[in-house]
Amino acid sequence: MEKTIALLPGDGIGKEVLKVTVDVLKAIEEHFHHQFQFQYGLIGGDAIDQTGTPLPDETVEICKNADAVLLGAVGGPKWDSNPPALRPEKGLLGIRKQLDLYANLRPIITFQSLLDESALKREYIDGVDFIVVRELTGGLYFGEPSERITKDGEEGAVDTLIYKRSEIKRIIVSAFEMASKRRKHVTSVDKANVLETSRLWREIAEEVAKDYPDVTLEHMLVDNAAMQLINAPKRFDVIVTENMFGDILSDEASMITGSLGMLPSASLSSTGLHLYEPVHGSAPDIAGQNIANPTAMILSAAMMLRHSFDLENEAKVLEDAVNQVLQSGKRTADLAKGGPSISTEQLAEEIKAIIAKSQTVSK
Ligand SMILES: NC(=O)c1ccc[n+]([C@@H]2O[C@H](COP(=O)([O-])OP(=O)(O)OC[C@H]3O[C@@H](n4cnc5c(N)ncnc54)[C@H](O)[C@@H]3O)[C@@H](O)[C@H]2O)c1
Ligand SMILES: CC(C)[C@H](C(=O)O)[C@@H](O)C(=O)O
Ligand SMILES: [Mg+2]
Repeated sequence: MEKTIALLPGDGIGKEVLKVTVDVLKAIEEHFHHQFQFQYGLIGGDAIDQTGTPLPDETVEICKNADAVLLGAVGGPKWDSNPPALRPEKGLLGIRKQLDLYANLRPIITFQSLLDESALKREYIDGVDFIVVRELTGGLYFGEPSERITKDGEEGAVDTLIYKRSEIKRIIVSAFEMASKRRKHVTSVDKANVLETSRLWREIAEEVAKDYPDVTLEHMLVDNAAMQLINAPKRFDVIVTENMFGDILSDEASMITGSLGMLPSASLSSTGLHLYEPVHGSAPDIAGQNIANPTAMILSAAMMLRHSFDLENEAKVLEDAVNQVLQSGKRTADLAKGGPSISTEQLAEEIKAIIAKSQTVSK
């Protein structure tokens, strides 16, 4: 199979985890006789430094001409004092908007070999398998105005939480579609006791539910959801929620698996061009040390193989390889609890070695 993959490394550990993920993909390419063309693009702080903007037009073009996009992470203290339009995060929001990546899927699955590494008790998390469907191109992140204002003669600031009916409907439909292929349970998370956008969200969720009689819909307030993720994570199948709630809840949920470095994601659009990115950020505190956990990025690449290229077997081989390394007890520092650890590159080497020994199944 011939595919073009746009690579946007970004900043900090984004560069490190994407680099080793490309090596792993090259191992898949070689072992399964595919041809992957890699096209690099600038985004985030890196792009600001080199071009003066966090999302150069050329990067958007590279993405649009590719079959899928892999993104590392953006941001860092170097750019923290930049004005809003020149923050690295603007590049990330820009690419999400320009490619209309409205559905961000963040699967939370516990690994048997990491049950004791989680912040939660083994019996609470053994068998956790749910997915956060986060709305990614609306809400507070994109609402206007978002600026400094004067209120009652004082300096203030305003952000706007705004959703159109169509934006809510399409993400809720995505969640129901997903649930109908899973355990048929949707938890719609909102703050309907306070927010009008949440009350509209709830109304639309009820309307969409009528088209899916086999799927159970429950509504849950976001504060309760934050608690239930810790108290009873196994109760969830598909969680659907707006942009910011999804951002916060998914970082919280990562601790069920043991580390933020374990969570992959897929950002899907209706155009068929999708972007795959780890849930974590550029982690300036550990950048440049070759100690970041590349699993989230590697598993994001597995999601790409499955969703964008229909390479189910290759995706499984990659996921099994990650599992086998974990089972062997080898851990990056985030999971090693102060014990012996391996580097970002060593983990990728272990995965490559397993891929090389895997069975080739021709499609
Ligand atoms: N998708 C993205 O590009 C993205 C996501 C989140 C944050 N950010 C940006 O990243 C920068 C840092 O943000 P932050 O520190 O709040 O969040 P972060 O996700 O970068 O890091 C949070 C904590 O988790 C650890 N961590 C994260 N990923 C890890 C990995 N793969 N392996 C081991 N440890 C890992 C970090 O060391 C840090 O202690 C900010 O500029 C923020 O805007 C970008
Ligand atoms: C960096 C930031 C804008 C981003 C978000 O909030 O969407 C990040 O936290 C994420 O989860 O991808
Ligand atoms: Mg986040």
